[in-house]
This record gives sequence, structure tokens and C-alpha cells, in this order.
Amino acid sequence: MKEKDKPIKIGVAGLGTVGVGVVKILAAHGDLLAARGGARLELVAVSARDRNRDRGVDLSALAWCDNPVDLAARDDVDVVVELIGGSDGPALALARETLKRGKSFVTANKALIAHHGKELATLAEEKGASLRFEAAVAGGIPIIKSLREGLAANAITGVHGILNGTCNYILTRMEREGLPFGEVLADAQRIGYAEADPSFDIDGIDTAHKTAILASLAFGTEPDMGNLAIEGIRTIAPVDIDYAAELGFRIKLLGVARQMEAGVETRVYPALVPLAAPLAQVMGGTNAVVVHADFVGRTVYEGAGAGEGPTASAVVADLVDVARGCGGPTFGIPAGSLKTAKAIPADAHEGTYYIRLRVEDRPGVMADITAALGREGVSIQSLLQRGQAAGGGVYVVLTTHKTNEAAIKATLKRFTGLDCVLESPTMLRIEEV
Ligand SMILES: NC(=O)C1=CN([C@@H]2O[C@H](COP(=O)(O)OP(=O)(O)OC[C@H]3O[C@@H](n4cnc5c(N)ncnc54)[C@H](OP(=O)(O)O)[C@@H]3O)[C@@H](O)[C@H]2O)C=CC1
Ligand SMILES: N[C@@H](CCO)C(=O)O
Repeated sequence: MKEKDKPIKIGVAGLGTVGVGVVKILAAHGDLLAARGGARLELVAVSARDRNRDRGVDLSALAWCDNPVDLAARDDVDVVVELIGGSDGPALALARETLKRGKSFVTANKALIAHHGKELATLAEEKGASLRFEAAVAGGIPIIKSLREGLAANAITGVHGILNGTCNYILTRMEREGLPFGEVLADAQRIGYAEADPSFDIDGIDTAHKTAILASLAFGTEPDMGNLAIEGIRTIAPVDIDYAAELGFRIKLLGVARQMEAGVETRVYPALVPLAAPLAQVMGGTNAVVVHADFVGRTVYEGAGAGEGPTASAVVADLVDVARGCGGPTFGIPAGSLKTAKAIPADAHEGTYYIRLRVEDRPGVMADITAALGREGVSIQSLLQRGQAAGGGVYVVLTTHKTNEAAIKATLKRFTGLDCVLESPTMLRIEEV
């Protein structure tokens, strides 16, 4: 047998939504994957918590490890796939142990890579092993490969993504069906989109993990959660979805990484996106990423961002790359050359803004509002007033011309101090991507 014909023996830790998907693809596409990778991908061992659970796939011929870290030490395992989740605990222990032994490691775990990416990449590069995580960002979309390989000729200036299927699914159904937040979240959990702790999804942490990874690949900085300002979608009210539509926008939770003069800004926030923009068309559990780069211009990537088949598709694509012997540094440049990301103050953010106020319905209110904006040098782009807000008073909704976040925060403080303002103002950024 030629060296190339030797099978690649795989151990999979975690047999939940994604793990079972990987088992199914390996079983369904054995010949196709062997032809593409130049070696058969042979699943030999698995690990999960409950050995007796029926997972709808045949595991009877496979070795079982109660402790997932034992997969790394097995002589019959060449490559370990980690589909447990969590930034630390067994996932991290397994990653370290696998790479220390010079074996390649494939994962869908964005928390692990966002928190320990540099350490693990350093270890992989020292040991000549491969560390792959295509499934960790945007599920089935090959965005890691695109940034690391397809766009390698370019300096990247910005990356904007809808990176969390759960949030996009919730926002879509709130808009289309007028359903309350909680009811839709339960559906996202049933479909298998949501994280084990769904607050990671709705509070923007999952998007932040993915943004940290994309920023690292795009800008050559080490993945760094410490510099990321994070806002989720809990505060988005149906009324904001309606006003956004009236103004020609749709609300999306975005992960944003962009090159600014002072460094790379990385943030997560719900934003108003113009209805004609590609990101506004992305509905349900679908993810999308828009990359701006100097020579190629704008490129757009879209596809299923979560769920069994799409996520497992990306995991198995990484296994094919390992079989092919595809190498190169994990984040596109050697781990030792990754720069430390600089914190960019949120107040430096420049852009246009949406503000919703609930105010008393009486003469002089609009004058107070416009005076507060004027004092902070914030110029109004559009202004709406609608009758009878829930809870009394009326809603006043405005968008601004370009300004900075320091001026917006100062304006919001002035609004909060006005007698006519009945509740804390809602502020959302507008992103023209
Ligand atoms: N679901 C999705 O759409 C996506 C998920 N991901 C990522 O993929 C990873 C897996 O997600 P998902 O499949 O949804 O998760 P699940 O919760 O469905 O599955 C997790 C699996 O890990 C096993 N497990 C948990 N703790 C241990 C442990 N200590 N030792 C051994 N096995 C353990 C569980 O075992 P048991 O079944 O016995 O309880 C289960 O099989 C996560 O990192 C997630 O963020 C990435 C993209 C999309
Ligand atoms: N919980 C994540 C899974 C995919 O990473 C989501 O909803 O997008």
C-alpha cells in the first residue's frame, strides 16, 4: 500500500448535534472523501457523556472513551475532532493533549479558539500538527478558508457578519410573525441552533467569539476577547423592528471588525442595516459575512450558520484538508507574529445612529429634544412621531447624520435628564454595509 493510501484514523469527542452530523457524513461519503483527500477517513473511536444514549447512528464498531482526553493518547487515532464545546474544561484539555502529541486537531468550538487560539496555534506550529476550525465561524460557510487563503493577496479593511443563527432566527420571526422573544428562542433551541447556554447567543457572546477569530485572520492580531465591546439582542423591542422597517432598515446582530487609524475595532451590536444591503436579506438561521479588502473590493459569503448538516460539513472539510496535508499557519501568519490587539475606545466609533424616545405628548417637547441634540452638535437626518406609545406618551424616533459615539452618549444623557422623556432612550447604530 502506498503511504498516501493509509487511512486517516479519527476520534470524535462529542456526539450531540454536530458530532452525530460528522458520523453521518463520514458514513455517507466514504468514497467521495477518500477521492478528495487522497486517503480514507476512518472513524475509529468516540467519546460522549452517556454511552447508552441512542443517537440514531451505529456506533457499535467503534471504541468508546469515557474520558475524551483519552482519545488523544490512542495509538489508533491520528486526528482528533472536538465537538463538546466550552472554552476550557475537557475541550481545552483534549486540544492541548492532542497537539502536544503532534496529532492534528479539528474543532467547531469558537469559544475555545477565541480564548486560547494563540496558545493552541503556537503548539500546533511547534509540533507540525494542523489546527482547524472552519465550523467555528458561520457554520457551513467556508469563511475561515476564504480569509486565510482566498483573500491572501489583500489587505483587509473590514469584516461585518451575521454570525449567530439563533439571533437571526429570533429577529426574523419577531419581524415576520410578531412573536415574542422567548417563544422564538425555544424554537431555536429545538432546531439545534442554540448554544448549551443560550445566553451566549442572545447576549452576543457567541458572535463575539466568532468576531475575535475573524479579526485575527483578517488583521493578523491574536484572538482577544478582552478588547471586544459586546451588546446582544435582549433590548430589541418589536416597536424598533417596525420603526426600522418604516425608515428603510432591518435590525441585525452584527459582528464587526474594522481597521481604524488607531488600530482594529472589534465590536458586537444590533444595528440597522439598509434594506437593500446584502446583510439585510439574510433571514432565519442563515449567516452571512461581508469582507472589504483593498484589491478585490467587497466579497459576500452566505449560507447556513448552524445546525447538524451545515456545521458537520465544515468539520469534515477540515478533515479532508488534514488528509491532503494542507499546512500553513493557523491564522494565516505564524502564531508568534500575531500582534497584540489594541483597545479602541467605543467613543471613537463614527457613524449614524437611530434613537427612540418615549415622551410626553405636549407642546415644547420637540424643541427640548432638538435643543439637546444641538448642544452636542448632533444633526438630525430624519424624525418621526407616532401616536400613543404603550405605557403612555408618544414615540419620537430619529436618525442622525454622521457623528461619533461620545456625542451620542452625551446626547442620551441629556435626553434622560429631560422631564418630558418617560423612559430610557433606545439607541442603535446604523451600518451601511
Ligand atoms: N449546534 C450547532 O449548530 C453548532 C455548534 N457549534 C459548536 O460545536 C460544538 C458542539 O455543539 P453541539 O453539537 O451543538 O453540542 P451538543 O450539546 O449537542 O453536544 C455536545 C456533546 O458533547 C458531549 N459532552 C459534553 N461534555 C462532555 C464531557 N465532559 N466528556 C465527553 N463528552 C462530553 C455530550 O455528551 P452527551 O450527548 O452524552 O450528553 C454531547 O454529545 C460546540 O463547540 C458548539 O459551539 C458550532 C457551530 C454550529
Ligand atoms: N449557537 C450558534 C451555533 C453556530 O455557531 C448559532 O446560533 O449560530
